Amino acid sequence: MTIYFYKVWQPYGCFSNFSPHGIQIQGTYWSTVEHYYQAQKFVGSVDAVIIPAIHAAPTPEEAAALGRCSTRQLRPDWQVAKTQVMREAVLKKFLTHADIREILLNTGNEILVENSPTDYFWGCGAKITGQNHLGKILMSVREEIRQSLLLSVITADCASE
Ligand SMILES: Nc1nc(O)c(N)c(N[C@@H]2O[C@H](COP(=O)(O)O)[C@@H](O)[C@H]2O)n1
Repeated sequence: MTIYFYKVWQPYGCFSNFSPHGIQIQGTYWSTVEHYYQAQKFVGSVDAVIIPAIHAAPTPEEAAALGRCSTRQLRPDWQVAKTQVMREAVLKKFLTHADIREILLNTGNEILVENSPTDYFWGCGAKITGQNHLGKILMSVREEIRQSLLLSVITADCASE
């Protein structure tokens, strides 16, 4: 059964980048993955002055609105870099917060889909034909965490023999 998620208050809302789960990356604390992701759009760009405002935005919706302003210049490599930026932040989120890590692991091998009606890159879009990159990242993070947990069990078993 495919698991669809989108808004924070809906089922599996903790999979949304807007969920209130902070992350620390390179010494800086970000209140949500969305804050971090939106700020990374401007690293090294002429509009990097906006980064502190995105960082301080009171809500992820406000961080997203600042990052989506079409008159600002994105970093030149953004289209290439954005998927890796997102994966790093999503992995950090689920490594940091044990409660939502359990929810992610408990989805087993189900397909995860961001059910955004408008986003055909990160989500599936209204026609369900989108690329679902956020869902794919979550499934790959789930697998990475599962493998590292398995490895730590095997290592502990070997150490106790
Ligand atoms: N508008 C909106 N509301 C939400 O609750 C969402 N989860 C999303 N999706 C997220 O928007 C981000 C993409 O932003 P850009 O279009 O690249 O600026 C990404 O985090 C999606 O997961 N959107």
